[in-house]
Amino acid sequence: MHPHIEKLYQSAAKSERLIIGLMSGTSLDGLDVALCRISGSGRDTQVEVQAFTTCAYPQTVKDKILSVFAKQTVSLEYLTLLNAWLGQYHGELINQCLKSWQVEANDVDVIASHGQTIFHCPKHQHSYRDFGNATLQIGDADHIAVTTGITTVADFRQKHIAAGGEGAPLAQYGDYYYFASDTEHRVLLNMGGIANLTYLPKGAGLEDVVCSDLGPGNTLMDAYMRKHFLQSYDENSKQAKQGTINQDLLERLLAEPFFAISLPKTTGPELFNLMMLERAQQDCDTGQLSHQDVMATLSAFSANVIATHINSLCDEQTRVYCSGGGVHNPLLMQQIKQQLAAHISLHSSDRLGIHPDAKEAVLFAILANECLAGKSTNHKGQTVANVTMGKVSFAD
Ligand SMILES: Nc1ncnc2c1ncn2[C@@H]1O[C@H](COP(=O)(O)OP(=O)(O)OP(=O)(O)O)[C@@H](O)[C@H]1O
Ligand SMILES: CC(=O)N[C@H]1[C@@H]2OC[C@@H](O2)[C@@H](O)[C@@H]1O[C@H](C)C(=O)O
Repeated sequence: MHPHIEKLYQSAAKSERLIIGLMSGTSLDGLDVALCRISGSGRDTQVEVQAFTTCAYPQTVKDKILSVFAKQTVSLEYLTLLNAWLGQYHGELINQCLKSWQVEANDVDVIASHGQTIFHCPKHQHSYRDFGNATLQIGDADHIAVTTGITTVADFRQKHIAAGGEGAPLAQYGDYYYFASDTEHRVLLNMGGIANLTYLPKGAGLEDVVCSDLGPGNTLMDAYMRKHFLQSYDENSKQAKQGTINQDLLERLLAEPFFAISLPKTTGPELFNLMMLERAQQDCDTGQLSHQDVMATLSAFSANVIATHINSLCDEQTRVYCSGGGVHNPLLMQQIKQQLAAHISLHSSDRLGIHPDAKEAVLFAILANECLAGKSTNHKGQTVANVTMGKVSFAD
């Protein structure tokens, strides 16, 4: 047996594994790195997050990714180079984390790498009749494995598509394994660039779980801030709080056909971008609004989409556990709270043991754990069967 396969086999057979989960999301703020001790699998999964860091991307890195991110046309040469470079860069960031955490690479069983989504293309979002769902994440995993010396499991989304899904949200699996409850109805709400939720009715099986993207979380607000304020995001809602919600623009944004598609569905900044906003402003003649009014309206737009979906799913007492950078946006949180029905309460995912900033990185650690140690099951989820996701890259 090849020593790498033997080591992987031993990791899979252990009672607990040390897994580094990585997430670099659509907000392009940085690489989230979560060192997780995981035991069990499936509904028996136990996770202890031993360390968590967001390695903030310097502007030069953001610019590299932004030059290809969600673009219809890019230089293939640049994309090819970026794929390799980003893998190596992520590997170097992990090495820095290991050093500061004083953890030996040899003690880590595997890295679970999401990679950087550069284009997400569900069928409902493109017009090529011959093609189905597709999504592309870059940051090559062989480069991560070679740079760190740690076996890396990556590219989780392709199997989900091959098995009939849209490649997202994969939160369905981690949320069900880790957060499902027999005593309360729960919603796990993540507000990153895109907002998504997992609805876990009390005592649910995987087939009862509803998991879907909802629409924009922060992506439109971030893009608007980048363009008009030269800032990555609206820190503590400073700009949006000074504006007034414009009802005409809000209604026009809510008329986007994506919202007429039933759950589950996925989306991204390929749809929710500044071009969409410009079209909406033209259609309802609100092009002269102040930047603050636009920001207030975009925040209300995200909040309305989020709260409306939660209200329509949850007709009994339900707790919503929030994660993602949106939890740090006070106006967004206040607007959501105001619109939720009285029987629905908002909490941080911290209450269930996972820090809101770490949740998605932990999700990929859980998926890698399933890839190694999960039992084969035949549950049917909303979109696809519970498939084993991830591809394995060895260090040498
Ligand atoms: N103090 C703050 N005030 C306002 N907004 C904030 C604050 N901190 C973070 N955010 C928002 O959170 C975003 C980052 O969220 P997060 O890291 O969850 O996104 P992501 O994981 O990249 O996205 P996705 O989950 O869609 O892939 C920032 O771009 C910003 O919009
Ligand atoms: C294609 C892609 O990268 N999608 C992300 C994105 O960020 C949030 C939302 O859109 C979600 O569908 C997904 O990530 C999470 C981790 C998921 O798959 O559950």
